[in-house]
Amino acid sequence: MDVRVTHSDLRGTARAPPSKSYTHRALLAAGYSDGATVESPLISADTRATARAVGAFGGAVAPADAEGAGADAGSDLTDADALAVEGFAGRPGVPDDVIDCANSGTTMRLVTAAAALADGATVLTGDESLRSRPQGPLLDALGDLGVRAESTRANGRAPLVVSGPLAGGEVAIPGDVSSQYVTALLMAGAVTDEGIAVDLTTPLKSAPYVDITLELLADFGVEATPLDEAGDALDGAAGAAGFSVPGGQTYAPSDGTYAVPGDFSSISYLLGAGAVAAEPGESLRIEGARPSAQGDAAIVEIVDRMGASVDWDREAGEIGVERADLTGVTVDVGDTPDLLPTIAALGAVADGDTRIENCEHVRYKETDRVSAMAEELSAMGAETTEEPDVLTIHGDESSLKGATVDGRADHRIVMALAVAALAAEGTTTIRGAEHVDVSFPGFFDAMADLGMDVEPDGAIE
Ligand SMILES: O=C(O)C1=C[C@@H](OP(=O)(O)O)[C@@H](O)[C@H](O)C1
Ligand SMILES: C=C(OP(=O)(O)O)C(=O)O
Repeated sequence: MDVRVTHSDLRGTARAPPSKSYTHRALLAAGYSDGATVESPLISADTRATARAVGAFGGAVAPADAEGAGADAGSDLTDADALAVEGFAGRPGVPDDVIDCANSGTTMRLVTAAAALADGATVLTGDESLRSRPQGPLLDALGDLGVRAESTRANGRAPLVVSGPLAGGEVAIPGDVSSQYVTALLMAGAVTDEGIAVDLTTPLKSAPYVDITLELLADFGVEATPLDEAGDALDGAAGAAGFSVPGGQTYAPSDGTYAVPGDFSSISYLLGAGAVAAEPGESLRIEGARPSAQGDAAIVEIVDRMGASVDWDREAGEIGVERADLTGVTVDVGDTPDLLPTIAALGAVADGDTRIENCEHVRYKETDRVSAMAEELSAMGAETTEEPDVLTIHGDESSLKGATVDGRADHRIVMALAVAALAAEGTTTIRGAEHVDVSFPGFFDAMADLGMDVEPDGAIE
């Protein structure tokens, strides 16, 4: 469905939704355990897909206050302050049915490696977007580890068939397609007999997402180590030449619970909206912004560098942002691919060039987000230059005009275009607004509460 967003001023306080990346990992880690409670989870279309997979392997996910979790509870989870996860104790069962990962790349990658542990075949599929995304390097790595892992169409894309069991071993994989392959191998490797040693054949992109994994694994009592060229331990995933995870480990969070922090990719839209549309002289406030391993917290520094006045109280987890005349900046998104749509939208409002570098891997997401932002912002009157690895927005707020734009069935494109629409002259119609359900289901409600003039063209889920 479409929404119509009209140039408006914002005021007040918004709360960041819980982190999608941490929620996926926490649900699966709880699945690998004997059972655990996940507090303040993100319940969205993508995390429901991971909950369904935990159910398919013989675990169960249900609101913590509900009686009798059903094995397929993941499909109809609605809001809950906490989820009770029954685990499958490190040994996924063979699913009764195909696992539908819907739109979620994280689910497909993490669940493919989990499926390799089962003593039988698992079939994974997803929506049209997910069935176009690259899975080949992970399938090859699992194949090298002795698992049958195939694309049904032999094109490195889902549907996938994976038949375990996986004992562990040493494997090489590229680091420049998706960090999710490494996360998947580390999470599954911990419960193999032999453990897994991962050797990166190219430098790792999106490295902070592996740091999120390492942080969460440590919180579940699981050890995994980034390694340098010489095989010595590093502090974090940045610059790692490989990783090692010993086998035979047990997932168990201390006191049986794990609490999910707020989501900085989602915060980027709230912060961006404040930077371009907060009522002059007022500060827009964002709660739920406690520091964690999320690389996307870089949005605070980027918005500040563009000229907005930003104040982050890390201990309170609160950010205040005031609107300003923004200027273009150069940003390397090698570590922070999900910020590209937000930065591009801000670049269209800023004065001068915003150069978004090192962005080739941003083309492998729900859609090719480099082209999508270049084309949709152009439709709103912005000048853009697209190169394989660089997107430049030649910004000029006065040239941004309301238009009909396509959210490309991609949650981040929809939300970034909504930020641009706030600053554009007139009204912008955004197609496919319902896709925010993937990571920030209450996005348009939160924006309307802040004063965004937004009219749904039909009900927003
Ligand atoms: O592991 C994760 O939670 C994610 C890793 C990143 O993907 P890539 O590693 O494929 O770049 C990111 O874009 C995605 O939204 C979430
Ligand atoms: C790319 C994303 O997620 P995933 O890879 O899980 O589909 C995203 O949320 O922007």
